[in-house]
Amino acid sequence: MNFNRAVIKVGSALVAPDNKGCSGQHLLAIARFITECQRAGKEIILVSSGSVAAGRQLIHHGSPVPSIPTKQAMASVGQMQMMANWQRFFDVPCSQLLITHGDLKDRQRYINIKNTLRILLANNVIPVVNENDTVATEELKVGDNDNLAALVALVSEADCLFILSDVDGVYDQDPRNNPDAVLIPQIEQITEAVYAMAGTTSNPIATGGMKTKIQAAEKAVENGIETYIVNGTNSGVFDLLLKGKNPGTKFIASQAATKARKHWLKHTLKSNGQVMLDRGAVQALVNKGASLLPSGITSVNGHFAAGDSIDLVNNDNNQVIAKGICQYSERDLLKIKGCNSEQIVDILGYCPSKVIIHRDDMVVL
Ligand SMILES: Nc1ncnc2c1ncn2[C@@H]1O[C@H](COP(=O)(O)OP(=O)(O)O)[C@@H](O)[C@H]1O
Ligand SMILES: N[C@@H](CCC(=O)OP(=O)(O)O)C(=O)O
Repeated sequence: MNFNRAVIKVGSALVAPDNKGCSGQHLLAIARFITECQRAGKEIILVSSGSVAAGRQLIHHGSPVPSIPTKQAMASVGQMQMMANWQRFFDVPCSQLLITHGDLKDRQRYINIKNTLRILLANNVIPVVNENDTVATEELKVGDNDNLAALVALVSEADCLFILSDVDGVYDQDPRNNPDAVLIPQIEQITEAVYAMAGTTSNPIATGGMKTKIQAAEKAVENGIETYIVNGTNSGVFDLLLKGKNPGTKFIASQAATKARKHWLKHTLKSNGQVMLDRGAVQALVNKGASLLPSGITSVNGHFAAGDSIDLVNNDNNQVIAKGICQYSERDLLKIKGCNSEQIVDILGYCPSKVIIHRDDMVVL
């Protein structure tokens, strides 16, 4: 398996098949796959749908298409069932992250999510992400967990995305209505023609169908994240994946994930400020691959919030030596510049991060 960190998205039909609430029928093989990946030193984040499906029978609803608040109530009760269902297949702990599009768009919350995921993975916990359906009305919604999984792959800096569904991959037409549909094993470029093949879903508990999976694949491969759509109802699929084979549809990433990310940091992100660094900090960043600590900062310029990108400037010659996503606002940095990381909490009253810019969020120019 040619990846280090993967996001695995599991569709509702796998978590709660046949409209009968949560089941272990398909999760056992998925959990075994995750455990094997972890044994091989890979890091895994789960994006799991199924809270609405899991809670469907626990909330009274007259119509086959429940109202939004009814679905939100189903999700609320179903989420507990779903998490308990996942946890019973793992010896390592699972953790729950409920997030919305609004959270991912807000820079401060974005780095909070990123920091939390980083620590969970370092502690061998399996993060299980779902949309926060209670608060996610239209303007806050990602809307479907396929696109949410792609955004989670981005924020977690994954290099692979697996979308597990109840279909073998992308067909040239919806296989449910067309017995002659042909499976497409590899997609190198996501064009209009690829979208034209994709239909929606006929499953009342699912969202999106193949179209949202292709949207997710497009977001991922653009950022160097290789993407697979495979059939999670077939346990043989996981044996093939573990052997590095493609049992479904593979979307080719145009470049490596780290390269795409460095490119994004360097060229796309606009810097909103700068910090000046002493000689020791410049050495640590350039020669030792270190994260930036507050002790090496001599002064702070510009107006920026936590989560903004800033330039790192060598005090000796005024040269910009690096760029990165700052964990603190300019106001906070002015108070903690030059101090030791251990003093941050005493000075600010809180310490969201001991480093000012994490190495993974920095590009040395
Ligand atoms: N071109 C296509 N290739 C494969 N599946 C398709 C295609 N167009 C539509 N679909 C439908 O998409 C469904 C999977 O999407 P969905 O029901 O939303 O699954 P999930 O719950 O896993 O997200 C399949 O069961 C299939 O009927
Ligand atoms: N948050 C919802 C996600 C719905 C959804 O996107 O479902 P799916 O199409 O099966 O991935 C739930 O957990 O039911």
